[in-house]
Amino acid sequence: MPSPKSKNPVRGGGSPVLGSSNGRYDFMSLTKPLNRSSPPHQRQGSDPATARLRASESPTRRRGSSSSTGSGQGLPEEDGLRLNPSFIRVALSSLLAIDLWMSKTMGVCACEDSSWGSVRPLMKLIEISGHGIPWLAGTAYCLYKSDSATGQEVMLNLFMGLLLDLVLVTIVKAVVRRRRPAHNRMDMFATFSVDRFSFPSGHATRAAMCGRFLLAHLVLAAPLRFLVVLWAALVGLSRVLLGRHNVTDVMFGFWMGYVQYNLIEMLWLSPQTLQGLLGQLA
Ligand SMILES: CC(C)=CCC/C(C)=C/COP(=O)(O)O
Repeated sequence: MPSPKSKNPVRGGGSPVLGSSNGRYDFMSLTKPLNRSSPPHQRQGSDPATARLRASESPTRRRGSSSSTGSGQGLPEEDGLRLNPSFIRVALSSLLAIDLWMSKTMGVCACEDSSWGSVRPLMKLIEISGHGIPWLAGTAYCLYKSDSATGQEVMLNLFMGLLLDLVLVTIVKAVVRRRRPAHNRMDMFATFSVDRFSFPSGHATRAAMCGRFLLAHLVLAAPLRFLVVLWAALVGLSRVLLGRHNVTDVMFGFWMGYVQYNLIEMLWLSPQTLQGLLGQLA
């Protein structure tokens, strides 16, 4: 049995850079923790040859001169730091590519002649059910028609929550300024300036926030509770199927709306508080 050493090309007098157990060459892991029990020259990552391999892997090194790798010196500290950001950048770019690919693939109702074009009218109906205007108008109407203090209190806080949602979504959209998917046909009704931006999905934030609100204050029967959750999920799904948003816009929107409900609970306005506020304004 030939010595493993004789089969492996050894570079720079260090331990073999390539491992070979069954005659197949494969790179020794550069990420394994140092094996303190083995003699220093066999430790991965600490010998000049492995350091050279790691240096040659470094994107910044590939572009630079090879002189530093010729000396077999270990990586200077800052090189290690430069590798981490490039790894993070690669990971984020990959996630973005997956996001765009999934969103494009799922945009099957983006227009009438899309693969699921016949479902588009139903998705548009779901889109309207999650629009800010019907929710604001409906809540204001219920607040006006309510004849109990509790009902008025609940409707008032839902109305304030809807306004809070609009403000926060507008701010985030205006800051992030992510364009909507290229396959989107911007035929939504009653949009305003920042609605040309995609991140986050205002429908998703509203669906999550109102869904939690309804479950906490207005809907008790189990079948109805299930329908509320189903409605919220369909609103989010419709955003991607219609091509209005990328998947990450909707996922972040759900999270943001879920958290917004916590804000509503924290800032809950009782009728007394509101009367006091209105009294001060008068
Ligand atoms: C005009 C009012 C009161 C609300 C705007 C509602 C709207 C068009 C939000 C955008 O939702 P997406 O970000 O999900 O497309």
